Amino acid sequence: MYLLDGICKVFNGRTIAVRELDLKIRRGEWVALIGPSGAGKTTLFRLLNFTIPPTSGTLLFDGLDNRHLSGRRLREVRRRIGTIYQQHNLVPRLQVVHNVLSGRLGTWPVWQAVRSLIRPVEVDLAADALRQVGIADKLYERTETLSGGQQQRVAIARLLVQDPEVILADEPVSSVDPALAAGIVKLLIELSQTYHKTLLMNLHSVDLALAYFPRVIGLKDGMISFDLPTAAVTDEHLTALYAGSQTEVAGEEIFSRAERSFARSCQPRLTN
Ligand SMILES: Nc1ncnc2c1ncn2[C@@H]1O[C@H](COP(=O)(O)OP(=O)(O)OP(=O)(O)O)[C@@H](O)[C@H]1O
Repeated sequence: MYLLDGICKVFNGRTIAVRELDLKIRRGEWVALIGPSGAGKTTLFRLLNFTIPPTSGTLLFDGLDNRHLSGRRLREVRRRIGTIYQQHNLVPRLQVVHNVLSGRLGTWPVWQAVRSLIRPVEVDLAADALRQVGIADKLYERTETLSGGQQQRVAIARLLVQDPEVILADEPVSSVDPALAAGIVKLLIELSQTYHKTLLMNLHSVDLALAYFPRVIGLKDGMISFDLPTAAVTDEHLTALYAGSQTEVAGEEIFSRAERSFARSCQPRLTN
């Protein structure tokens, strides 16, 4: 599904977020990504959903090289990838039905999108998605009246309606009560299993990663620290992953001479 070879992402010519990363994700896999703050997890997800281009290296999605994707072809690829974020990205004042159906916007013509805002079309689709995430009764509620966990379920229902091949869940439970977090992780795994989706989840909780995923990748300083079947992950791996990762002095990032020279070696191909 994904093949990454020597991927680098450097921001502003100096902040190396991802460095020389090689990675293979097979179709239908469920993979958890863990690592300290600033390790490059979100940047990696933004590369994987084609929001930002790599500075250098090769990124293949289902055999398609990102260097050859632009315009309509890029939009088509993006539609095949659904991302769910910590902050839900829902419109709070809209009824739940509209937020769920926004998952269809990539496939609707503009006139249908506008019409649906006045009188929702494909309501059955939204209702079915809400039933699958366990909040069927919320269809016509105003989204802002729902709890954080319920809003995350609305975001998952929107994903179901979008029906992507890959789900990238970027810290989907960070703003949810810890007691509800496991339920949401489980739900995403169950839906991925039922609908044969590839699932990548970026998690702050090591416990959730180890409890629910067969493969865990530890990312540190933009590099893969380990990439293992869950049963092979030891305390030593985890200690090494989180040890001494803070590289900030009075809010200033340490930028050594070696890092500067590495940043230069990642030849920018595109801006961003
Ligand atoms: N748009 C950007 N412009 C400049 N620097 C950026 C940008 N996005 C990320 N970075 C930097 O890239 C590095 C990796 O950030 P990223 O958000 O990917 O880490 P993360 O592992 O997701 O962290 P967290 O767990 O705290 O969300 C950090 O040093 C960050 O400041």
